Order: sequence, then C-alpha cells, then structure tokens
Amino acid sequence: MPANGLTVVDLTHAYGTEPVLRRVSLTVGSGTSAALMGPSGCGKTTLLLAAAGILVPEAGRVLVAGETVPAGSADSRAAFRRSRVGLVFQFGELIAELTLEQNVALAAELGGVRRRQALHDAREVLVRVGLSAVRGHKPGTVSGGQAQRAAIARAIVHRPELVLADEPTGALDSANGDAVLDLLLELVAERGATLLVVTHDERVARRCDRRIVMSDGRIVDG
Ligand SMILES: Nc1ncnc2c1ncn2[C@@H]1O[C@H](COP(=O)(O)OP(=O)(O)OP(=O)(O)O)[C@@H](O)[C@H]1O
Repeated sequence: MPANGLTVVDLTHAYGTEPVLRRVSLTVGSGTSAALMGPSGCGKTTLLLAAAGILVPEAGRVLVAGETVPAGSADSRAAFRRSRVGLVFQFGELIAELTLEQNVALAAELGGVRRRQALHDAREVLVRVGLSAVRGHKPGTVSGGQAQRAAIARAIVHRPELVLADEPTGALDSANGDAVLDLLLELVAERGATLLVVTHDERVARRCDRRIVMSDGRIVDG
C-alpha cells in the first residue's frame, strides 16, 4: 500500500468523561477508497472530524499525504484543511445565499486561489459534475441530487489529497446516490486521492476498495 494517503495513529478522544475513540490506528493509501462503518454512536464522525483537523483529539495524530494535521490554532487547522482536505456531509451544507458557482468558487478562494482563477476552477468542476446549466442557481432551487453534486464540486475544486465524506448519499435516492459515489471514486482513480466515506449503506461499502468497521471507539475489522 502507498505510504501516503491517510494515516491515523493511536487516535484517542473523549467528550467529557465518555471515551469515543480508543487508540484508533488505520491507513488508507492514496488512490484507494475505504468505507467506514459501524453502529450509530461508535465514533465514526468523531474520527472524520479529527482527520479533518476540525476536532483536536486528546491523543494520537493524523497524517494527510505524510504531513501531520496541525493540532494548534483553529486558523492553522482551517488553512491545512482548506488546502489538503475535501469534506462532504449528508446534506451538502452549501451556503443558501450564494449560487452553486459562488459556493464552489468560495471554497477555491479559501484554499488560496485568486478570485478569477477560483471562478474558472469552479466552472470547470461544475461541468465535470454535470451542473454547468444550473451553476447560477441557488442551492434551494435545485434538486437534492444536484445540490449534493455541487457539494462534491466544492469539496474537490482545490484538488485535495484526502476526501472525507460523512453519509454523502444518505439523503439521496439510489440513482443520485450512485452518481455522487461515481464522482468520488473517479477522483480517487484519476487523481490518486484518498477517500474515506462514513456510510451505513451496503451498496456504498461494496464499491469501495475496502471497509473499516468500528465498534465502541475501536476498529474491529479492516
Ligand atoms: N459534541 C459532542 N459532545 C458530546 N458527545 C458527543 C459529541 N459528538 C458526539 N458525541 C457522542 O460521541 C459518540 C460518538 O459519536 P459519533 O457522532 O462520532 O458517532 P457515529 O458513529 O458517527 O454515529 P452515527 O452513525 O449515528 O452518525 C456518541 O455517543 C455521541 O453521542
């Protein structure tokens, strides 16, 4: 397995006194995908948030493409995330007041690209996800499947090495869910990105290269 990608070492976290991650270690190589599964409350989202540098874990560390996710200020963690990581959540979570194109361009700008280039990149990636015809629409005026594809566009516009997705198909019907997963897996195949996708959906898990199963804060399989 390639050394790069995502490496999690002895990740440990508790909310208050309740342990949620108990020395979790895993590696997902670049150019590969893994489904993160397990019962509700076992710590999947917490692991994802730590991998994204949104949550600072009590102990352990995370490396993205060989570089340690900073555990310092919120600004330094956000800068790392905006340049190296793409995040997709269940409900897209686009900014309602902005058009799809503006949503995507904003993510590129936050990743350090100038506005003109950000708009160019946004248009290109929106073509890629099949949304050029509705790029000027606001999220509330497009379908759920289109909004989620725009969320994927926003997550990948800065060409992240790591894409973390939390139930990205959970709110979609199977055709739209398949389309969203197709896009994520293409990114892995074409750009050598690493994909970790939290899912309860067996169909999603089957299409990933491997599955990692958690239970009560530990990896029990994978
Ligand atoms: N911000 C928080 N403060 C306190 N407890 C939390 C917080 N976030 C999550 N928890 C608790 O930590 C545990 C793990 O939550 P987490 O969201 O990581 O689980 P999950 O496996 O993603 O669950 P699901 O499949 O339902 O999304 C749960 O018991 C949850 O209630």
